[in-house]
Parts: sequence; C-alpha cells; structure tokens
Amino acid sequence: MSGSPAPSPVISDMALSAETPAPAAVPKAQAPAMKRSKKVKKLTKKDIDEVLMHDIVELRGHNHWDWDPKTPPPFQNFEELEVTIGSLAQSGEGLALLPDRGEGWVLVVPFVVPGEKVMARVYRHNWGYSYADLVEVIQPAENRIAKNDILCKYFGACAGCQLQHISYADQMKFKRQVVENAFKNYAEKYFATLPPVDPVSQSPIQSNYRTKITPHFEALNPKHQSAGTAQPVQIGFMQAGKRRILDIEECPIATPIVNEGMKTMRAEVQKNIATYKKGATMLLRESNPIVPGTESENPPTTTKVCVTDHKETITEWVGKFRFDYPAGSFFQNNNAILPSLIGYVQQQLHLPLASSTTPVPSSDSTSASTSSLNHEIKYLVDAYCGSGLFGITCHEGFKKVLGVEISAASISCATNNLVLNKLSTETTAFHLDDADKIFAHIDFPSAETALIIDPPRKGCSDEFLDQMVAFLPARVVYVSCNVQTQARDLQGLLDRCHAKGLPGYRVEAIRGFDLFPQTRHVEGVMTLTRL
Ligand SMILES: C[S@@+](CC[C@H](N)C(=O)[O-])C[C@H]1O[C@@H](n2cnc3c(N)ncnc32)[C@H](O)[C@@H]1O
Repeated sequence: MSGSPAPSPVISDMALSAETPAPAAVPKAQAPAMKRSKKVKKLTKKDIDEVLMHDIVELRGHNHWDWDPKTPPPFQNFEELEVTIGSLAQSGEGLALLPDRGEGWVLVVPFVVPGEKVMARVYRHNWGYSYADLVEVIQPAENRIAKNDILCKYFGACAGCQLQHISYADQMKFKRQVVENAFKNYAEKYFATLPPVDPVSQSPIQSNYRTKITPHFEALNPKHQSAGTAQPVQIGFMQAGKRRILDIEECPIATPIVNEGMKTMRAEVQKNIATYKKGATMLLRESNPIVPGTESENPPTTTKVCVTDHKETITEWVGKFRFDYPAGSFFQNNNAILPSLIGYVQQQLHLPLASSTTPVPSSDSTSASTSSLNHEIKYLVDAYCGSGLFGITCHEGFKKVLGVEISAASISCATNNLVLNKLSTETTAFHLDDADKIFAHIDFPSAETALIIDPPRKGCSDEFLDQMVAFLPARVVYVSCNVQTQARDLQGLLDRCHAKGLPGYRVEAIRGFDLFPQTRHVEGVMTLTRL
C-alpha cells in the first residue's frame, strides 16, 4: 500500500468491556490523520486506531468500505469464530480478514502468529473491525514458541508483553517492519527516497532488563468488606483486553532487584490493604548507589537497591558515566542496551557531512543535489534532554553542548550530573525551557551544529519544526519511542523546507533499537544531514 492515502473510514469507538453486550456501531465523523496540534497534545485513542487502520487496509488490500455504518456489527454477542491470522498489526496483535462478514470485516486477536488457525471470541466493535480474545490456538504456526518455553507464566493474560510467543529473531523482524511501515504510512511523500530501514539492534538481554515497573492495585470494596466477601487484593498489571488488574507475583522482564522489591511491596500492601481508601500505582525502580566508603576508589563499588519513593534519587551508570535523577522522573528503562544505543548516536552525530551524493529527498522527486556542507560539527544541541543522558554521554568531540528540558527536576539533575561526571559547565550547559524555544538559547553556527531530538511519544510541535527550519542544524539525530510520530515529524520537516525553497535534509539512516524486548515497542533512531 505504499503511497496510498492515509486510510480514514472511521470508526465509532464503542469501547465495550468484555462483560458488556455489543450494540450497533454508530460512526462519528471521520478520524483525523495523526495530528500535530499547535501545542502537541497527548496521543489519543483515535491516533492509535488510525495506526491500526493502516494495517487493516493493508490486509484488506484496499481502502474502500461500503458497509453501512448504521448496520450493527456482523456478529452475535461474544460469538466464537475459527479464523486464520493474516498479518501482525503494529500493535503486535494479529489481524484476521473475514471476507464473508461485513464486506470484509477484520478481527484483531492478541498473542497469535501469522498463518495460525485460532478460535477467537469477539467482544468489542469499531466500524469495520472487532477486537476478540484468543480462545484457543487450533493450528499453531511452526515458529510459535512452545508453551513450556514461554518466559512468563502470566503471558497471554497480562497486557504488559505482546510477543513472548515469538522467537527473539522474529521479534526483531517484526520490529524492523513496524519501523518501515511507520515511514511508509506517515512519511509517505518521501518514503521512496528514504534509505532501507536497517535491522533492529538487539538488546543484549531479553529478560530481567527493565529497571522500572509500576504495578497497580485497587482498594477493597467496602460493601464486600462488610459482607465478608472481599476477594484477596490484586496487585499487578492490567489484564489483556480488560480493565481489571491481574495479580502478578513476579515479572520476568524486570531486573532481579526490582522483582525482590515487588515481593516486599506486595506483602506490605496485602497486610495494610484495609487502610487504603483508594487504589494506587506503585513505583519500583532499580538504583545502583556507591557503597559508602568506596567513593574515592576508581571505580567505586556499587550495590543494587529497589527504590519505591518517587522523590528518592536513583543512581544509574551508563558506561563510565553516572546519572542521578529522581525515581519518579524519566530515564530509559533498559540499561543493558544503552551503551550500544549511545555508541550508535555518537557515530551518527559525527558522520562526515559532505560525503554522500544521494539525491535530495524531495516530495516531487524532481530536484537532486549533494550536500553543500563541508564544515565539521563542533556544537551539540540536546533537545528534550531529561537528566542529560545524550548531552553528557555524547559530549566528547564537541566544543560546546547545550540541552533544553521542560522539567525543572530533570534540569537540576542534568546540571548536577555534569558535576558528578566532572564535565565543565563552561562548555556543557542545560537550560530549563520549552524545546519549542530551544534555538533562542543558541548562538552556534548552524552549519557546525548537530541536534539530538528525543521527544515524548507525541513527537514535536509545529513550533519546534518551524524554528528548526529557521535554524537548519547541519546534522540531526532523532531518537523516538514512537516511530509513527517520528515519521510524521520527518514529513513535516521536509515539507517545511521545501515550502521555503530549501533543499532540506538527506535521511542517512533509520534503525530501530530494541529497548523493550518481549513487547511490541521499538525505539527509532533516524539520522539527517542538511543539504
Ligand atoms: C523521551 S524523554 C527523553 C529524555 C532524555 N533524552 C533521555 O533519554 O533520558 C522526553 C523528555 O522531554 C521532556 N519534555 C516534554 N515536553 C517538552 C518540551 N515541550 N520541551 C522540553 N522538554 C520537554 C520530558 O520532560 C522528558 O524528559
């Protein structure tokens, strides 16, 4: 479906719980394409539906939809059907096309492999597709992981992981395809000019890697308490496809110390559950503080502890660098892959500027030129810098580094991290500000400046892209935990350049990093060179 218009035959979210019978679908207005609003808002459910819709259209092979939206979905309530899985959506769920239902209705079924025949039970409907629970795998795919070899006993019931039934090699293939599809669907004007998406860089460990988890629990229902019918408290993660908590004693993707913390936390909550008026989300985060008395050793001895207080300081080591940050603030959650992610970002920042003769990516593909830049990159701007991860680990080789971040707590940590790592505050600085105003702080020559962008999932705002085009950094490395908004921002950037008659940027490389093994998530890294 390369080059096809964004699909938009949408969709009433009838969002029924599994317990609610399905009413007829009533469509709302057509879903908007995933938008970058003036001030970027949080991603909505509509944005997620839209990503899924691309996969559904791809499976159907067309974007025409004659089904009368006033007609109820073509199923009995909670009907069970035998279906064959045609493809995996970017959500990690399987899609099965039912040509004989609703003019080609699609079922979205979790925990399946393409080619498998499964029994699925429908429970929630949108216009043109329905969500279904996996009831039974009737004919497993050859590459399905045997039940006894699956990492976690809660897999299939817990909403946290989507891919444990797929080998790690297949997870990597799936994630590479997710990255490619994101650019095909959200940077479609430029897709033909992009380099092939590189294979995903693997995480060195695929279990016990998460340094942070956030289990939840609900308070006891007072009616059940007084009637003596209260069930034991459920402490864990959301159940797959349901709005209920699944009791989880251990999470095999979390680090051992986090799992120890979970045991202690569960015991405390269970003991004191009657005192909680409301439920809560707990924080469990690994920290690696220096053992007192060894500070002057090189390197000092560290120990692992599990922190549960949002305000407490976490100490984390990335290669030779130390990062201190509040437990409740953002930091990447897979420490094991950070050295290779950072090594790659460093390498991309320092790629030669003028070496390539690749044609300019232009939406009309009529213009071609080579890079006009012959300077060396000397300055680094770290947008959305958090507690300074990229600015600090990538500072070597730059004359000056400047980071901007909107969270005051993170900025004060970033500044403290400079001191902890004995970096000069003359050459590296972090400012508290909206990244939309980042270039107001900068007097670096744009032809000698590299920009790292690492925004939240919602991506960059119009204002951010506008100021970027006004400044035109020579090199950009865009890191993102949402490859769809990353691709959308690439298209927004190139559109803006071309609207101003500028040649824009050449995309040097696009690559996923597996910061999130066993789940559908992938971190995208894209490198651009100004032309
Ligand atoms: C994905 S995190 C990346 C942080 C850092 N680069 C890292 O890897 O640790 C995104 C960061 O952007 C910050 N942020 C969100 N909106 C922002 C804005 N408008 N301007 C500046 N920073 C923002 C968040 O506080 C968060 O620290």
